[in-house]
Amino acid sequence: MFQTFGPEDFLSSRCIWVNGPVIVGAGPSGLAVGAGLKNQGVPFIILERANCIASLWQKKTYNRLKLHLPKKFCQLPNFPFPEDFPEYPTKFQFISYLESYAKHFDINPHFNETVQSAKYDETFGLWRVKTISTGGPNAIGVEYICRWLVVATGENAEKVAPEFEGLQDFGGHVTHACDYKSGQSYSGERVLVVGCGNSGMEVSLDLCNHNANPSMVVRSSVHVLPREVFGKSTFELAVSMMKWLPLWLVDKIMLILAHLILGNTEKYGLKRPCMGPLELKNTAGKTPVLDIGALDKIRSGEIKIVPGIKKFSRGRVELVNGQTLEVDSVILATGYRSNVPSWLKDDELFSEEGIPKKPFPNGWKGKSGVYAVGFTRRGLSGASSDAICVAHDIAKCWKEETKHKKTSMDPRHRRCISHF
Ligand SMILES: Cc1cc2nc3c(=O)[nH]c(=O)nc-3n(C[C@H](O)[C@H](O)[C@H](O)COP(=O)(O)OP(=O)(O)OC[C@H]3O[C@@H](n4cnc5c(N)ncnc54)[C@H](O)[C@@H]3O)c2cc1C
Ligand SMILES: NC(=O)C1=CN([C@@H]2O[C@H](COP(=O)(O)OP(=O)(O)OC[C@H]3O[C@@H](n4cnc5c(N)ncnc54)[C@H](OP(=O)(O)O)[C@@H]3O)[C@@H](O)[C@H]2O)C=CC1
Ligand SMILES: O=C(O)C(=O)Cc1c[nH]c2ccccc12
Repeated sequence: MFQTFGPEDFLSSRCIWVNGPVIVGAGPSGLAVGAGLKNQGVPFIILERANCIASLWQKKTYNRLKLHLPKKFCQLPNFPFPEDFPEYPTKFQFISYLESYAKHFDINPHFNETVQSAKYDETFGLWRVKTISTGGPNAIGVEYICRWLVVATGENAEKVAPEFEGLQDFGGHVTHACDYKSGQSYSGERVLVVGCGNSGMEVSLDLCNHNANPSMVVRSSVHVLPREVFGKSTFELAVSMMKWLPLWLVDKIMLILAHLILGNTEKYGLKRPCMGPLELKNTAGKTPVLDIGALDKIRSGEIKIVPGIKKFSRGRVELVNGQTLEVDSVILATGYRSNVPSWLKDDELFSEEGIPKKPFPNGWKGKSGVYAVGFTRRGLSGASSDAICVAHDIAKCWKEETKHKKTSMDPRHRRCISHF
């Protein structure tokens, strides 16, 4: 059962009433909702565990990263990219755009505040959001009370680092792709890159460009598509075709084009999944690789493809086919996961994996004033689409309830101390 709370809880010095929604996360999704609310005159606060906006982009990505979808699919609502941005902006350009976005809409998140729990109190019809400060020497807890809660913590909130037998005895440097900046410090090393998603492919490519020797683990299968087909973005082409053709047919066409342009990638050890690339993205959330040069390095043998890992030992890895490799370092490009189940007390909107149960475009709204933004498995364009719906819906309710409150003084509003 939900724990209830009385007036004494609201009166505690760490309890803050928010007149409007609390948004959790100051990434592109949280900023886009904030911008939409600003435009409609709705007050809100954003709570962010890091000390900056867009921490995924600022702190957990490598230097050579560029957006791999054309810019028109990556800009947030109501504020276009600068005209001089290239078709595929660099991560530094994207971060600078997000900084301008926050400035333009005058969005000022509360930094270094990690949300530890959020619970709905049915008696009062309010959300109770507890945070812990992460910046200073002392951990200070604050509790926010609000009518609406926007979950914008992302599909990539925590790294996935699987356990491997013997890894503790390996002795070399082991890191996750989220801590990899460049291949410079790996020059001359034999590096095992575990995972062949976009991170594994691009880290392997970057390692080659810094004279390291990567071996990339492909334990199952992967769809590799060219980033462009005859000079036009593959993604854009797929989006255009989806307007007229069923998904399975677009997938078939994608695979024929990929075969024409890239050849048979299976002969390099890159087995293709049975399901088509878009269907797999939609059903399992597995993003196809959009190739920006790794495939050439695989063809030339500069990136070696190896099968799954059996176990590690000192300076070595044993693979499932019995082969043993000597390696100096390991980079886990094994992906990310949502952290929503660790803090949101909800069994309606989100699944156990921390993504909305209802598929796109119906996963943005829950009961009791909870919303999800940026969990559509559709990257930045999905985040924008959610953000527009959420900001509009909250503004509508906020205006109605604020008007109503002025006349009726709902008891739940009277019980709280307003700090805003
Ligand atoms: C390497 C990489 C490249 C990508 N490239 C593209 C691309 O080119 N195009 C595209 O469309 N998509 C891309 N994506 C997908 C990416 O998820 C989106 O671009 C975008 O960052 C999603 O925004 P978001 O705000 O939903 O999540 P995030 O950017 O992850 O932001 C969530 C924020 O919530 C904060 N947070 C998490 N938990 C808490 C908590 N408990 N309390 C307080 N704050 C919390 C985090 O610190 C973070 O700042 C890429 C992803 C990765 C990992
Ligand atoms: N330029 C860009 O825009 C970039 C975008 N991204 C995006 O970021 C998101 C995350 O991508 P990414 O970090 O690549 O994560 P992904 O989840 O896409 O890929 C994880 C990879 O790790 C493998 N893996 C997981 N566990 C193990 C294990 N125990 N042993 C061996 N292999 C394992 C998976 O294999 P299996 O399939 O068998 O489970 C898969 O190949 C994606 O949406 C991606 O598109 C990432 C980098 C660059
Ligand atoms: O790069 C990512 O993580 C994305 O989610 C972008 C994206 C959304 N839909 C896609 C379909 C194919 C390739 C990339 C994406």
